[in-house]
Amino acid sequence: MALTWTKTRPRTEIETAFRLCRASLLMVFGLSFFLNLLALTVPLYLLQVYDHVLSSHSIDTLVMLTGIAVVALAVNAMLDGLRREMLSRIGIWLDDRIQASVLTAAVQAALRGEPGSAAQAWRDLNGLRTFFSGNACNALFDLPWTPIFVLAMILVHPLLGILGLVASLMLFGLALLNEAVTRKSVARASTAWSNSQHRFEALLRNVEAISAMGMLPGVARILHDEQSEAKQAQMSAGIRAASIQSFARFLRLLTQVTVMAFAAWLVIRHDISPAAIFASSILLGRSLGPVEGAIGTWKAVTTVRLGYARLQRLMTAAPPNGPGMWLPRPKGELSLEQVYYTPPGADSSALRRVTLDLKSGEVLGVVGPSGAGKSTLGRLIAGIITPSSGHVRLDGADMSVWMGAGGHGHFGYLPQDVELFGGSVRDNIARLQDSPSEDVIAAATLVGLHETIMRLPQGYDTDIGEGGSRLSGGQRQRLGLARAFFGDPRLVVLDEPNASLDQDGEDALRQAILEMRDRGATVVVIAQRLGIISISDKVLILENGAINAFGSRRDIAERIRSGRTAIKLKGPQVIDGRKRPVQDTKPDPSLAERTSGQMLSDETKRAAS
Ligand SMILES: Nc1ncnc2c1ncn2[C@@H]1O[C@H](COP(=O)(O)OP(=O)(O)OP(=O)(O)O)[C@@H](O)[C@H]1O
Repeated sequence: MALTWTKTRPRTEIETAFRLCRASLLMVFGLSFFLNLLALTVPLYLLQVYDHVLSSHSIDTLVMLTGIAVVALAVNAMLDGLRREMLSRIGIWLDDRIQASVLTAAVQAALRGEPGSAAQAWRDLNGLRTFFSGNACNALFDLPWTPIFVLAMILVHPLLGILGLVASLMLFGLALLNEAVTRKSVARASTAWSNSQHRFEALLRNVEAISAMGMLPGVARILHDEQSEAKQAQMSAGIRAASIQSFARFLRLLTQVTVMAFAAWLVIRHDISPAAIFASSILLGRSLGPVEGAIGTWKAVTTVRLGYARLQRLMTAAPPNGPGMWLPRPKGELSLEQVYYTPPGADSSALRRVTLDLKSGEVLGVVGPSGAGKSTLGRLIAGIITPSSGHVRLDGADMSVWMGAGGHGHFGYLPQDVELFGGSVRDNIARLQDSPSEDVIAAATLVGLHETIMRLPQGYDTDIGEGGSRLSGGQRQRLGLARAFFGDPRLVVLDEPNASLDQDGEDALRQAILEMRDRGATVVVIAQRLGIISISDKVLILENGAINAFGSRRDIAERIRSGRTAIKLKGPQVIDGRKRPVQDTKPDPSLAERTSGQMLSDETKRAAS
């Protein structure tokens, strides 16, 4: 017998969560049956009073019937409250259950270059939770039980029941029609609103440039243009839904009049009691209400369904990695083998055929012109992105293995934009984890930040504001450095760590890197300002995404000096450490063009001082 293997997609967390709350949803469904059954109380009471009290004039019967009706209505109200609470709890439980996975999937999406989808995921999660506590969800559970009222009408008189049934079916048809004709517009409006929201958030991050350079009218125009599509789609969906809703309302009232007319005719023929006119009118209202309401609440249902589909897509693209096996602390031997990287959606590779090795305790300086691929290389080494082909290995294991095993504590990374979080200094250094104070202070001391922090109003507990807005550029960078060095990592990637540092800061950084090297950590320093490279053991020159030169610092300095590399870096004596970065050379125009030029102008400034 031939064995065939079919590869099934693992269930996403959102699918699992919905499966797990199936039993609770079934309970709500069952509860809704009793709720709708108890909604028969008033019409039944009406019929009973007319048939048994008015004819017998029995006060006892009236009291008894009223007592039963009051109890039934009280139970009804209790069950209604219970249903609302259950649905709210299910919404909150779902949110709790999938929040971490949504966050992971959103971060993955942002890393894939889809920040809009990432931001939308958070809103969709919120939408899912609030849907369960809203009226639309309650109405949805009433919908399947409308036949109870049609059945009750049939019991009053078959003709009235048939009328109710036909009207219910017609209204249900209208609800489906409403969904069909508005679905596309609602989806288009939802996507356009989310894009516009994302654009607005992105613009808010640049308020200083907007305010200083009078860019507000331009910003307003961009937002207006982005929103116009959303508004059009929303209007088109709104107009169609409004026409259908108006027709549905007319149909309901028409049916109500027709049913009452027929009931009156049946009373005249002595087929039913006069109370049946009112009872059937109430029953008809109860049977048509949820169906008509569905037309109004369909937009909420469509929106939450679209949100579910988006979350499902995002989670399928970022399947959760189960907690990998614990791995011992790495030695820090780094190797890149034939690494290529093409950014998502880009036509050409940002990195090509990068192969290099670093022993533990070595410092690598990465230099090269702007756009050469230095930051991309840093992100690959830090395990943030994965190579399109080739391997980045630490101690022989792929970076994804370390990340899967929760090995983030072994790594430190300082991004080019420092990326701090609103919260205390302590939280930021400790990577938002509960860690011993000594470790936090050790990291701050290592980068020479401890004294500065102690001078802040609440020391390590000072709130630095969103993105570290209450700190200076240099303080932010040093805080980012302390975070990168926190926990004594084995591999540290620093992307332009000295870009905002003054001379003292740069000296402290140099000392910190040397200290980390002495502890056996492997450090990769990306730099535009070459001064920091003078402490590296090896130097990599990147140009146009490929290796221009790689070797020991002295070897590279020698090659530059003798003109054996195609790239002409100014000041090999800075690289080989024979000269401190403070030097009196004039900037080399060829390098100034190829790099941002900042390195040389800074060094020249220092030379002048
Ligand atoms: N997400 C992306 N999508 C498209 N292209 C990208 C993306 N990220 C990087 N690139 C491209 O890859 C190349 C390398 O970028 P990278 O940021 O690594 O350069 P760099 O050497 O760090 O430059 P700089 O010194 O100016 O920071 C650039 O041409 C850039 O346009």
